[in-house]
Amino acid sequence: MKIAIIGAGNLGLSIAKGILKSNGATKMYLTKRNIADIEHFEKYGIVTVTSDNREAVKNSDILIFAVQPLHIAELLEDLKDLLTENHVIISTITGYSIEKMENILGKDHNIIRSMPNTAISVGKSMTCICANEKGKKRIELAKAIFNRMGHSMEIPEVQMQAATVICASGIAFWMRLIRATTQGAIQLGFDAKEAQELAMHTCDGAAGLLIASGNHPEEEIDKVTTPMGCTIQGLNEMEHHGLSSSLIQGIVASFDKISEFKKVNQ
Ligand SMILES: NC(=O)C1=CN([C@@H]2O[C@H](COP(=O)(O)OP(=O)(O)OC[C@H]3O[C@@H](n4cnc5c(N)ncnc54)[C@H](OP(=O)(O)O)[C@@H]3O)[C@@H](O)[C@H]2O)C=CC1
Ligand SMILES: O=C(O)[C@@H]1CCC=N1
Repeated sequence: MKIAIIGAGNLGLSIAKGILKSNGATKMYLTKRNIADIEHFEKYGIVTVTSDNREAVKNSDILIFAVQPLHIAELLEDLKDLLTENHVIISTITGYSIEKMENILGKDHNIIRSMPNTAISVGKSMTCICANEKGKKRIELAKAIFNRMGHSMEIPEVQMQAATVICASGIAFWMRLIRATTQGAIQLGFDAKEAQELAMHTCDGAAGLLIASGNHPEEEIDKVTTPMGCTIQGLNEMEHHGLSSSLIQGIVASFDKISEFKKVNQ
């Protein structure tokens, strides 16, 4: 598969790393305007780094757009004469609807809208996707691409903003929880490195338990909470201080913000 990542910034490079890790491409173009900081990717023989988006498009089958929302319209206008019905066009752009892409490109292109997260670099992204009418025939291919780098879910486009908050912003939310756990572990006597190791692997284990078992979190909590024990004591104290409530309120605040972007973009 020949893949171009147009806009190799934070997310684009995370995707590139995920593709390299999973041997997901035979050839890969990485583009941005200033390429000095990503030229070292050429050490992987299959990668070409260039600021020439047109060259990348001409030589690739799968095009992953990962520029900031303010750049996408102009970019699509610049490239639309090169885009064919054979290209699979995958957008990661927050708040940029399929309709807006079709307004520029027309309806005869395979357009997939996706929402990965930066854990794609280590093959662990939760990626939500949807497609335009034409792109529905290629959605299995898009899913296969993202499944090599984590887990994917097809969702209605109307849920894309919510998916952005839970999955993409979610990486930051979980990081903060891991950091807080680390700080707690330091207070209990572990050094900083040990504390982070304990926090992140316990987090990984908790998610792993749910993924493997399909259980509800509370079922796993019941197995840990000895009556009158230390776990329930800590958990209840956290809830008295609003742990669940503050997470839910943060998620809703994030969604309110992304909904504002949407109004501005419309
Ligand atoms: N970061 C994240 O976790 C997630 C981001 N997203 C979405 O993905 C997109 C990218 O986000 P993110 O990676 O954080 O942003 P970045 O700003 O880190 O990356 C965007 C890149 O696009 C490049 N760029 C700008 N204009 C062009 C152009 N005309 N041609 C080629 N490249 C160009 C920029 O480099 P240069 O200036 O050198 O051209 C920059 O490196 C956004 O739309 C964001 O909403 C979605 C999910 C998660
Ligand atoms: O914070 C943001 O607005 C973007 C969307 C998802 C990740 N970064």
